[in-house]
Amino acid sequence: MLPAVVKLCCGISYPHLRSMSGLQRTAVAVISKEITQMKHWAQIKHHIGKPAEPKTEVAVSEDQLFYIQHGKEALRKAVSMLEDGEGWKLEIQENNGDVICSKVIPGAGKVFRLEAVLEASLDDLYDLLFVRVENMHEWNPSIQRVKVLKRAGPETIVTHEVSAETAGNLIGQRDFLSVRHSCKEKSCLYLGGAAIQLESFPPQAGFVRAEDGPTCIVIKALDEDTRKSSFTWLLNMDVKGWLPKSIVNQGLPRAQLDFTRHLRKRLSLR
Ligand SMILES: CC(C)CCC[C@@H](C)[C@H]1CC[C@H]2[C@@H]3CC=C4C[C@@H](O)CC[C@]4(C)[C@H]3CC[C@]12C
Repeated sequence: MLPAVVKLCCGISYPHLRSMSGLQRTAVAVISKEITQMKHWAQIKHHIGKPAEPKTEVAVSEDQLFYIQHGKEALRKAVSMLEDGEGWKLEIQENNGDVICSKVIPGAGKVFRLEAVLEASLDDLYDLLFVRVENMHEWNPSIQRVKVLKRAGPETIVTHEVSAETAGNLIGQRDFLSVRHSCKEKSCLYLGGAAIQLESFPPQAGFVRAEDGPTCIVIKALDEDTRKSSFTWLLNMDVKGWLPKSIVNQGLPRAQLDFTRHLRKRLSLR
């Protein structure tokens, strides 16, 4: 716009400029220099300001959006596996009421569903299982380490997890790289997850990297006053490595019972 206006002005003023003399000519020269400088500044501002900001913003949010989408999708798939109540086979029934069932789901293989009732509120469980996920090894000897590698908003994290050498000792130590997504509603909490691959975090020498399929924990408040919650955990894990199926199918529900036992113990300490 500015150059066009300048050109127009020049055109109109050309005959007058030719007949100008002395001071008038100097004044016109100064004004035209000012205009050129203004144009120059506008270009610099445009360069350092606008284009740089959107570029970095887009790069960050695209990356985060990918994890959020991946986590949401995993949670959605896992919850839909739980929603189909048909065809579950009883595996273990504990005296304390904990029940584990299994089901073979096309595409996912054998998955395990643990159902338990915990003496805890949604907030307590959200805090222990999501907010302070890195402290899990302090109360759960099956876990050697959980490290949050990335945060994509308040609900989604990328974690590296290492099980303890003694955990599920039938199966042996594993490490996991997962996206974990949480969704907290008034009386229900969903924790979903699935394995992901990161170039910056390839499988490490000496570790067998297991993969969490779409998996989730659904926690429902049973009673606000007594702080009781129902705890449903869909374990959908490919433990990788060379192991007979019978060993894996014994080890996984065992690991679920151990996890729940340690969680109860931690909750009783409050
Ligand atoms: C059987 C062998 C191979 C593994 C035994 C340990 C298993 C049961 C451990 C290792 C890492 C653990 C996970 C680490 C992190 C989270 C995220 C949290 O928000 C819910 C629990 C959850 C999903 C844990 C569930 C139990 C877990 C999968």
